[in-house]
Amino acid sequence: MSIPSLEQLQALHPAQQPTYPDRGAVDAAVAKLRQSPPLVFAGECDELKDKIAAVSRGEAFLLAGGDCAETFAEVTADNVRNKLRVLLQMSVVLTYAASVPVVKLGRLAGQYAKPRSSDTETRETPDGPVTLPAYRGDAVNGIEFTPESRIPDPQRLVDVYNASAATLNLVRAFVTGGYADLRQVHTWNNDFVRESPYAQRYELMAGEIERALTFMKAIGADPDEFHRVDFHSSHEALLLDYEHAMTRIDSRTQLPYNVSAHMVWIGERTRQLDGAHVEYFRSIRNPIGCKLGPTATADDALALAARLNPANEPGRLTFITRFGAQKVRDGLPPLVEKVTAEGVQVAWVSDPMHGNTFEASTGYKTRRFDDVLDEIQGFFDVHRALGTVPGGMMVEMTGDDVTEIVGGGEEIDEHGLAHRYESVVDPRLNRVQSLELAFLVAEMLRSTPTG
Ligand SMILES: O=C[C@H](O)[C@H](O)COP(=O)(O)O
Ligand SMILES: C=C(OP(=O)(O)O)C(=O)O
Repeated sequence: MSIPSLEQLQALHPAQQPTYPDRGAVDAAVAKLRQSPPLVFAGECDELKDKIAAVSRGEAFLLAGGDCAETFAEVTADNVRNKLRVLLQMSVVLTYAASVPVVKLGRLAGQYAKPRSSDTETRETPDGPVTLPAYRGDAVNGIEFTPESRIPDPQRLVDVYNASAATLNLVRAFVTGGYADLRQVHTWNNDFVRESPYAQRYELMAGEIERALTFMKAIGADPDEFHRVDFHSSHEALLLDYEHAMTRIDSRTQLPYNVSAHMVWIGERTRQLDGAHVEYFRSIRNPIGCKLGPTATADDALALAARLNPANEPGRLTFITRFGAQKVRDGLPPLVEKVTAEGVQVAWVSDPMHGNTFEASTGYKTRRFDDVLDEIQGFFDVHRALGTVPGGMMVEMTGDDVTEIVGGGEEIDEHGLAHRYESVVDPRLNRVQSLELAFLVAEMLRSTPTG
């Protein structure tokens, strides 16, 4: 199918778009992006689609992770490496402890735009309350609470492209250039909080892996997979000016692909069946995700699948469910049951973050580690009961020792959040919490084989 024009999409009044003061400046940014080289290749997107098809059959587990919102300031070698390192560690834990291949997907190199509950933000100042446009991610405006900073600036769309290119370039270098070599399994644990029992547990596991690698090498088996990993990028394709400008026709197949990421997903707030986002996503050939929250019905899921994946192609569509720990056990089964009964091909992935956010007594937006864990457990329980496949998880995490989520082995409490709260929108698992989660999910995977 052909790509709808940007004007056609705009005529559908897409939700969650910035109100730019100067449309001419947006058109200039879009024109510049249309000339820019692709960040990913269509063939890589197809490879990821095949891997997600394996996930939906229970032959692999999808681990998606990264920041809630990337920022331009954090495009540094240390920051990208730290994030990648934890994802690699989580992946090794899941693979080794549960004997399942892991498909690795970063929420990175493009995750710069955020949907918001409110268009405005009000803060108390010495002169009384001040209301300004909400921060919508670095792709749109600045986090500083000043009128100038909060004006949407289309030049930021070009900055997203440049920041994504730099990040992806570094990630590609890390994953193919030796950093992701399994023989580095110990090195990834360097400078970890040594007292953490999960870092110690990881260290023991790394020792076992190293012995296994030495044995394999001794018997002459040293496959390429030990030295490099496949890693893919993803983000919420929210800003249609940017996503449309980054859509190209693949020279091999003459089909349209979004070349800003391997996988893109539709958020909970923009998945209206007749909306502009669904219309855009229908036209691209990448593997795509669609969030489903507690208001989604089984009929919504079926209608979305029919529209987004009319050919019922395996690996094309992933439903990323985010019900919240309290609702997942009641809310998810009707969807999975009906979608499965209709023979719809879909990979089911749990987002245990977005249904579990609350404001702490200290004013910080946070989540409880136990709720995150409980939602994933609920997700596994539902699939186990229905005989379907719990295909993976998507988490908001960082490689740094931030304090944004309460609980976990470090027992961060609501007062501890102030120690190092750095997220610009939603709270993320820190390094120790991410590793802890990986060990706990590996146990769930072991007791609920995906296949
Ligand atoms: O990450 C998801 C959303 O962008 C976020 O939860 C919305 O947050 P808000 O309710 O503070 O706008
Ligand atoms: C905004 C997000 O989630 P949701 O659309 O599920 O709220 C997100 O994953 O960044």
